[in-house]
Amino acid sequence: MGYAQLVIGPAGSGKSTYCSSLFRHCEAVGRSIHVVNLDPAAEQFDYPVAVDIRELICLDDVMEELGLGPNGALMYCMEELEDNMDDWLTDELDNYLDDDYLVFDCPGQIELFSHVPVLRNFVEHLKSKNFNVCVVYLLDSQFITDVTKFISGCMASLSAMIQLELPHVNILSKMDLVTNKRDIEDFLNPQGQVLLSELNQRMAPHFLKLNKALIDLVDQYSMVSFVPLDLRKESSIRYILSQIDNCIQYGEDADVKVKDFDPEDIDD
Ligand SMILES: Nc1nc2c(ncn2[C@@H]2O[C@H](COP(=O)(O)OP(=O)(O)OP(=O)(O)O)[C@@H](O)[C@H]2O)c(=O)[nH]1
Ligand SMILES: [Mg+2]
Repeated sequence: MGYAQLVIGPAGSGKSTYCSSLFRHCEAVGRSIHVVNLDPAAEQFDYPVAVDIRELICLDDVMEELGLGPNGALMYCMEELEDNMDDWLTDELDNYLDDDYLVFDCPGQIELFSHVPVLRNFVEHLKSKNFNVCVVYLLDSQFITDVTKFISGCMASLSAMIQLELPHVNILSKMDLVTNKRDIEDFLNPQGQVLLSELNQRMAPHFLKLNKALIDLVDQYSMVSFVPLDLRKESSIRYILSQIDNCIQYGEDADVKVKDFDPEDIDD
């Protein structure tokens, strides 16, 4: 059994920074993780890149050779990844052993996790290779300045949940930049009634019914809640990692192994 985090979220939400902080944290506590770059447009990395999509295909080449713009070229690259799952990707993943833990740093184009099938097929491939996969969805706390933006962030996260059908951990990133924590508290454990009255105040009266339906979706079904991430604090990274490990049953298998381990079995 392998373990994997699929790190997604809008452009600039802090995915690559999260991956490198997670890598450093794990290194410090003596835990092994491997970060995979799935962004064909990425140029710089603060983490050692275990597998790199740019070895398969590079964005600049596609833009130049096919005359595509950056977003079209990215979609082309991701389709190329999809077409090469059974050869290139399988070969790369074969380098990782049963218990390995991979973290996939994805591009930020929202269509990748809202409606095109590439990531969904990628996830199916990982599952077929016996990986337990979890989505880590990052939303930039800087954009959550009012209820309308929060709802829009929730809907994007929800579309990823529905599209990918995986255990899902939502993170509110860049908490070090939030000066007044009160502003954000409402959104960490959203209270339906509070959000609804704020939303109604902001929107024209003919949206009342829609507002109620949206808030019901977020509130009643508890589908969307966010965990704050402050990269300055080791405890914050540790907490988030424990939540994710829980989702993919990472520690549980290890426990079984420890329990099953019988020192008498070693013959030397
Ligand atoms: N202050 C602060 N800045 C951050 C944090 N995380 C990321 N940033 C900054 O936000 C910008 C975007 O961060 P990235 O990690 O590149 O974001 P990304 O989601 O990988 O971006 P794309 O791959 O382009 O979609 C960079 O300038 C980072 O330095 C954080 O926790 N705190
Ligand atoms: Mg990135």
